This record gives sequence, C-alpha cells and structure tokens, in this order.
Amino acid sequence: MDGNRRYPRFKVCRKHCRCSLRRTGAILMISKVGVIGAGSMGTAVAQSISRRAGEVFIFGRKKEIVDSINTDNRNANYFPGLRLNPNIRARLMGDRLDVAGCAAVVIAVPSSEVRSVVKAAGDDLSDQILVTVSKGLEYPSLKTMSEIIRDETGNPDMACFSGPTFADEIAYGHIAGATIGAGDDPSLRATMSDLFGEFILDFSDDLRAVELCGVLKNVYAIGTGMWDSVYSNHNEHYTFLNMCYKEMCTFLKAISHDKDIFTKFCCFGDFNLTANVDKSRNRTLGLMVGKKIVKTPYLESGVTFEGSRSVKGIIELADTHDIDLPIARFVYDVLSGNNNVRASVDTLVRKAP
Ligand SMILES: NC(=O)c1ccc[n+]([C@@H]2O[C@H](COP(=O)([O-])OP(=O)(O)OC[C@H]3O[C@@H](n4cnc5c(N)ncnc54)[C@H](O)[C@@H]3O)[C@@H](O)[C@H]2O)c1
Ligand SMILES: O=P(O)(O)OC[C@H](O)CO
Repeated sequence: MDGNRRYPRFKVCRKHCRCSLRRTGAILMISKVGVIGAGSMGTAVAQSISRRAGEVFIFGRKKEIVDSINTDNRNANYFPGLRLNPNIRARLMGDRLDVAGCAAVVIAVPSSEVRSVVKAAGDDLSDQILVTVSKGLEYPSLKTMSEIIRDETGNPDMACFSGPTFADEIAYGHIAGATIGAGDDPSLRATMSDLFGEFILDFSDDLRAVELCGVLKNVYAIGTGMWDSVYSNHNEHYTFLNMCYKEMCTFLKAISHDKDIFTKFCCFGDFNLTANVDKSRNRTLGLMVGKKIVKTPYLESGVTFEGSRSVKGIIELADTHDIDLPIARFVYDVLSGNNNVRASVDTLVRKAP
C-alpha cells in the first residue's frame, strides 16, 4: 500500500496556522524539525512530522543512507518501498549538529547511543525542545533517556513519545496512539500535539514513568516470547501476559505519581503490542532464544534489542524500591546463558503467587 496517498502534501499555513508554537509568548511556526537517527524509528517519525512541518532534517551517521534520502527520497536500508516526502532532507552527522532554527529535535537512536550522541552535539541541543523516542535504561547509572539528555545538554525542555507504535506503520500513516511524557507546561504539550498531531495522544506529567513503561514492556515482551516458545495454548499465553502486566504495574505503582498510567498508550497498549505481535524484535528475541534458534550472545547481530540491554538495570532499579521482579529475573537469567528455558518457566509457574 502506498501510504503517501493517504496524506496530501502538507501545506504550510502562513496566516492562521494551527501548528503555531506558543513558547515564551512568541508565535513560531513548525517550520523546521530535526530528527537524530536515520534508522526505522527516525525515518518513520520524520515522515509523520513532515506532513505537518515545513522542513524535516534527519541526521544520520551513514553516508549511503543520507545520500539515498537526498537523491532518491528513500531510506533504502530501512524502507526501500516508501517514498519519503520531499520536505525531508538528510544530513551527515559531523562534529556539529546544524539544528539551528529547529523548533524541536527528536532523538531516535538506540538507547545505548543516546549519551554519546547528545554529548557530541553539546551546546547545539541546549535551546530546542527535545523529544526522545528511545526506549531504554542506561547501565549502571539506571538513568532514563530524558535524564541522560538533561545531564548532557542542561536543557529542561524535554518530552518523550511512547506507545504502541511500530515504525513501519507510522511511516505508512496508519492510526496509532501514543503517550507524551512531559512536565505540565501547557506550551510544551501544545508543541507536542502539533508535532505528533497524526496520533491519538494521551499525556502524563510523569515523564520518567512513561519512559520506564517503554523499558519494562520490552523486557516482558522478551519474556513472553520465551514463555510462548514452551507453552502454546491461548490460556497459557494470556495467563503469562497477565502475570507480566501485574509485575509491571507493581513496579509502576511504586515509582509513579500518575495514577492513570496503567491505562495509557505507553503502558497497556505498548506492552500488549510488543508482547503479542511477532513483528516486535523483543518478542522475537525471546521466541528465538527460547527455541534455541539463536544462542546468547546475540547482540553482535546489530539488531536493536532494547529489552536485553535494560533488563539488568530494571531489576536493580526495582531492588532500590524493595520490589522483586521474578519474571524480569527469569528473562535476565535466560539471556545470560541459562538455556534450560523449560525448567526456568516451570519454576516461574511454581512460584507464582
Ligand atoms: N522501530 C520501532 O518500531 C520503534 C518504535 C518506537 C520506539 N523505538 C525506539 O527507537 C529507538 C531506535 O530504534 P530503531 O528501531 O530506529 O532502531 P534501528 O536499528 O532501526 O535504527 C537505529 C539507527 O540509529 C543509528 N545509530 C546508531 N548509533 C548511532 C550513533 N552513535 N549516531 C548516530 N546514529 C546512530 C543507526 O545507524 C541506525 O540507523 C530504540 O530505542 C527503539 O526502542 C523503535
Ligand atoms: O520491535 P520492538 O520490540 O523494538 O518494539 C518496537 C516499539 O517499541 C513498539 O512500540
């Protein structure tokens, strides 16, 4: 299906623009947005935003991808069949990031790279609105992406975007819901609504908790894949899914002041999507390790398996709140080389409260 056909080229309204950004009293247009990361999520988000903004610049580190976007309006590595909107241009990341004039910059690289990318950008990212879509937890600092970005840029204008949002489906313009995690500054929320106006949005003022939902759901998606590699009946699958969600919510209850987080897109929706749908890399990793199709270590594959990188951190973070996460520990144990998945799964069943 040609996703471009569903959205006529966005016309920048210069008079009564609904997309005006009202920061610090000034009326700004979404004339220019930066996206760091030319992988699947960076490209997808750029395509979505380009339907609502004047220009979108993708900053990539691979010359062939930058060239493919600029000469052929395609990201040949990630979406060879998708024609990118012509107002998307790509730039090679160099010593400086030329993000001057961008109303917002979206950070869409794997979580393990976020600190080095924003550190390298230094002052270039100090006065834009920064939005992270990366779902991970730094180890051993146990910091979320927004905490890392704030550390490195000193910029307080931070938000995150998280929900049941497979990149390819975003790129082709299919309906999706997402949670914006941001403080309660109404102008920041308004900017997010403008940028992500294609999505059904809900909001949380607990940015960290929204980010942790994205971390947790990846871990439990791996776990569900492992479980499903052993048990294949529907009752079994949904029983485990329920056990995972309960464990995730126990942790969130302890750390979040957002009492409604459990019903938001970043929590229920993203957990279900990632744990249930084989398109998920995290679920697929669990299935493949469980079925012994791949052995650990598998990280050399270059595939972005976020849950495997953050599982140790999430267990330690829960420990600091005196919370035990037996399913997360099971995931960590199997990923660390315990390849008797059936025995570990059976232990989980026996220990279930
Ligand atoms: N793909 C999805 O469906 C999806 C959806 C929501 C959120 N996310 C999150 O977005 C983040 C990125 O995932 P993705 O799916 O785009 O991964 P990806 O593997 O498709 O792409 C990652 C991109 O980042 C680039 N990159 C890596 N290190 C870099 C560096 N140091 N400097 C510049 N570029 C660098 C790679 O070259 C690659 O192009 C992850 O945290 C993921 O959880 C992904
Ligand atoms: O493919 P996954 O498992 O990295 O999941 C992608 C997104 O996070 C889904 O919202």
